[in-house]
Amino acid sequence: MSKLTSQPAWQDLSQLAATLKDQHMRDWFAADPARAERMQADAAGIFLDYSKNRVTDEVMTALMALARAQGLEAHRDAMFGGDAINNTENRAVLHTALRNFSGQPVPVGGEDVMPEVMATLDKIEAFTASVHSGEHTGYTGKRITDVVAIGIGGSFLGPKIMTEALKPYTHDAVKVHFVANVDGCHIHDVLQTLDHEQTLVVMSSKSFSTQETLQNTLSAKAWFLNAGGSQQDIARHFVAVSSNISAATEFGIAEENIFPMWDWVGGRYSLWSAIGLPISLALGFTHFKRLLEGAHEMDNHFKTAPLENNVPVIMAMLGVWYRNFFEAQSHVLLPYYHYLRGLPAYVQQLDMESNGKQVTQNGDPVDYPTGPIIWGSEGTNGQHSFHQLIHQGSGVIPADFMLPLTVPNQDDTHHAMLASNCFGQTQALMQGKTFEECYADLERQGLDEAERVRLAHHKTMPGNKPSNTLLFEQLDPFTLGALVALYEHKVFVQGVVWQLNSFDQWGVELGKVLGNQVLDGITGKRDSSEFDRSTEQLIARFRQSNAQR
Ligand SMILES: O=P(O)(O)OC[C@H]1O[C@H](O)[C@H](O)[C@@H](O)[C@@H]1O
Repeated sequence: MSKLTSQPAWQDLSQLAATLKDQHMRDWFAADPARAERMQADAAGIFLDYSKNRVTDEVMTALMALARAQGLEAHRDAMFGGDAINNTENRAVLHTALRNFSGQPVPVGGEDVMPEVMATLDKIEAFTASVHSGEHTGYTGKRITDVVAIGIGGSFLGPKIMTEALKPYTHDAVKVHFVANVDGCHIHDVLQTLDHEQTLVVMSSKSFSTQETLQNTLSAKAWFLNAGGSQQDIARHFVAVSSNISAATEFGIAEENIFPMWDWVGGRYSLWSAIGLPISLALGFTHFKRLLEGAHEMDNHFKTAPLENNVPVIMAMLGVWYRNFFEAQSHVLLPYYHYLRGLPAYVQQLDMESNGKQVTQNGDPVDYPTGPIIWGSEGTNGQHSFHQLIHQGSGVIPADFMLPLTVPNQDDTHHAMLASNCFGQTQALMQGKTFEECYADLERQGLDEAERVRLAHHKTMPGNKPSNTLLFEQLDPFTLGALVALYEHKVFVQGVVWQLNSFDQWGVELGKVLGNQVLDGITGKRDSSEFDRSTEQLIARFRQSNAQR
């Protein structure tokens, strides 16, 4: 038995789960009119209603006891304090320092990182202003009108999805295009619409060694040179964000055009660093800073609120409840806001790259399920497709519904329908529809007894399906910052409970290494017989088809 599964609170939760499995939330709501008012919390402008979960007060108490027993508060303080909690890479985990406006120092290895964080923010601000004002021009003196942001993983998803989510705040000086995939269609589609004299390329790679990003940047460089730019003009058109300054300069990026980041910023937490430069270029620095301020407000809440009222902690522990005691394999995110449609993909990287682990920090195999599959898409679209499985599938899929109460340029009719669908879905999931209710409907329709019984079985919805509802006034930059930080801390808490190192990603690293080796096989630099037979034959087929072209 591991430390986690032998905790008294774990044993309590196990027993509670067994008892509660036959109880229905519908009955809890009927018996307890104060349930909804009690099971809610607020943080940084985000309201959480978690009353539609299969929990009682006793369960919540045991969940918080489990979090405490696993040392959550000490781990949280160690993260904020700059301890090297990423113990396989011996690194601090300090994305919170990137949005630290408290004026307090944050030491790493005895040195305060805040001066360089603030200096980099100043550099982002000044560069954004000079591009927007037209002071920074292309090599022919024309204004920069388009930015191509090249990166992948955390160096792409954060900037792209935040920019998309904040569309109503877009600055009209430049249009930002994102390119991630090494599939050449992407970069070629983007570049073919652009004028090289007015295009700025922002190449974002923390390691400066990611194949996709290096290749896409080389293609952009070739495009620029072929279109008439010269080698020395590159300095006006290419900037990089990286923690590997020497590799970036070697690649040909002028040192003054490199925005630094640091090894204590994990890729999936990097949008708050200079990796967020495309966000600043797309929206203006003021909005970028508000995004950081919203995240900082959530950090303060996470640091100081009692666990019982702590929104990230509540959401994390509910996730643990379903993953470990209800065999939930996945967790669905359902933003009811078109511009927020990318959030599930963002949280997918954040959560699955962090907690997709099978050993504890000490290297011992876990004897309990860890990170769930994260998925989802915008409402209401999913209601007409995959929600079926959430309503009537055989497993439990906890859901996070989220909705801005007001939207810019509001069309009241559309927004009321959007909200009604969001709330209606959570209600349907919770209540379900009983066999008797379905039978009565069919009786009213005049069906005979046998048909009523036959069809009622199919129409019955068990309900008792858990969901959280997150509401906020508007999805402005501050609120979005808070929302993303909320999920970061949720994932952190779960990692602590499951005793994982949530900050490395060796599985992903292996993919990078093998991809490069196979490329050598394809290009003939490595003998294909070094690979397994399956891979060898795939390479052979690829080489054969391409040799014939
Ligand atoms: O920024 P880069 O070094 O190019 O890395 C880009 C991405 O690479 C890997 O796949 C990591 O798992 C991600 O966390 C990272 O964001």
